[in-house]
Amino acid sequence: MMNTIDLRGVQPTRAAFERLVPRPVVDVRVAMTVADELIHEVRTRGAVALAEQAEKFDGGAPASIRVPAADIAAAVDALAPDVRAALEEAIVRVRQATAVQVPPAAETAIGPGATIVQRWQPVERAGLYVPGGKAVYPSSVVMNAVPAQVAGVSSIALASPPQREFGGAVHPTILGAAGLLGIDEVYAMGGAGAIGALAYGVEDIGLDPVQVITGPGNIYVAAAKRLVRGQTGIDSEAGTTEILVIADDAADARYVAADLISQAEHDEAAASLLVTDSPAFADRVTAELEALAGATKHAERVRTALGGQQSAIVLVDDLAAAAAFSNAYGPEHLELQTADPDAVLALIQNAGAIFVGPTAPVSLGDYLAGSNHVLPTGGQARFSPGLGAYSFLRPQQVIRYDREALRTVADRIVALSSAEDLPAHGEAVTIRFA
Ligand SMILES: NC(=O)c1ccc[n+]([C@@H]2O[C@H](COP(=O)([O-])OP(=O)(O)OC[C@H]3O[C@@H](n4cnc5c(N)ncnc54)[C@H](O)[C@@H]3O)[C@@H](O)[C@H]2O)c1
Ligand SMILES: N[C@H](CO)Cc1c[nH]c[nH+]1
Ligand SMILES: [Zn+2]
Repeated sequence: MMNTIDLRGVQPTRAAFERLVPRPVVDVRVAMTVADELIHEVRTRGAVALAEQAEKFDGGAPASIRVPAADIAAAVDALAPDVRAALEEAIVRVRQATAVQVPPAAETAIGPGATIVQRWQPVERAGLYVPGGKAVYPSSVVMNAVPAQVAGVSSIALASPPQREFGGAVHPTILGAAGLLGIDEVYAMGGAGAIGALAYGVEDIGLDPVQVITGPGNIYVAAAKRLVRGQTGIDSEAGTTEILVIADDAADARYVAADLISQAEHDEAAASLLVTDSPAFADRVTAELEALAGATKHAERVRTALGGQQSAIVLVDDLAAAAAFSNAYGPEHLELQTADPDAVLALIQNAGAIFVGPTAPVSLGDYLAGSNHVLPTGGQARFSPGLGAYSFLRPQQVIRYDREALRTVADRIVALSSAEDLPAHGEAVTIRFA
């Protein structure tokens, strides 16, 4: 079912693996052309364009793009008790693990009368994207909103695609999750158009632009986030799901197969990779995949994702080579299912989130571990973190020098300002002592 890449005997250098690493089928740059046009339509024609896009992509426009407050309250009341309890538990756990992401202000005494304070300032207004195309993601409401609230963002707008089966309204469980978190500004809009609307605002529905847009989505959402970056901040481009499992002969092939399938379930373009030093284990996983894949609800989507170019079983010489491959790939999710996972963990540099051992599957992190499931894809884990309170915070330095402290560095400032041929800079200091 999955294609095999045999890297045994290949020198485990980053360059060698980067040449051989399969990347997701559709490049985000290809989707940028489409996304650019959709954003342009929303900027120029506002709500009319959003309604047209809803008809075209979501199968129906909402009665009102801004969701009435009463609908959010009703959705909270209508939540199934088990779903409500699970959302509440997720909120508590994510809040707990997110609290450590807000550093206290820190003061550095540079010398007598001279201090620099570093403080962490939240953005005023954030836009949260909650996907809702092939699946709906109430869990992503929690993963977006909790970090924004922990960071201290005072104004939050949430966007999620209109749902055909609910007459173009936002999915009720998404509304219920938003209501549980006290979010009352929700818009029924999806894809690139929604990202454009959050970034630039839409006057005719009273949507003010936001300073940061976060949240996962498909390739068009990721492309749109790349396009509006600069107008707004973004978290990472948390696009089409990826899972990479490093496993050896000691792992349970059934668990590994189930985990590869679980993430393939998101999207035909999802990437599921197994990297192993054991061809015999790879064969066992293949057999389990055959046994399990057909029995899942979204079997066709799963088969397409697993059989796609972006998914593979990668054979390597040893676990050090497996870690080197994974570092070159920079997966969104990395699972370590080996006899000594901590030894492999010590070799890992690049991953959105790392799941250690046989009882920490990615699905745990998707919903309830307490960690955040909005994670970088497309190799961005090599330089971007997952979503967290810090995604809504900016470090700011606050500078205080008294007169004597300024006097001690005045000559140095003059020297540097002369060296840069910017003498007015020096004079702005010396004028204070004339
Ligand atoms: N990386 C992460 O943290 C993370 C987390 C959860 C989900 N995901 C991923 O998010 C994605 C969710 O995708 P989804 O489709 O279910 O929901 P989505 O909300 O991301 O996408 C649906 C929207 O895409 C747009 N769209 C659909 N077809 C289009 C086309 N042909 N041209 C232009 N725009 C189009 C429409 O506007 C539609 O409303 C999946 O790929 C999943 O793997 C990633
Ligand atoms: N695995 C997704 C991140 O790529 C998150 C998610 C939400 N619901 C289920 N899974
Ligand atoms: Zn998932």
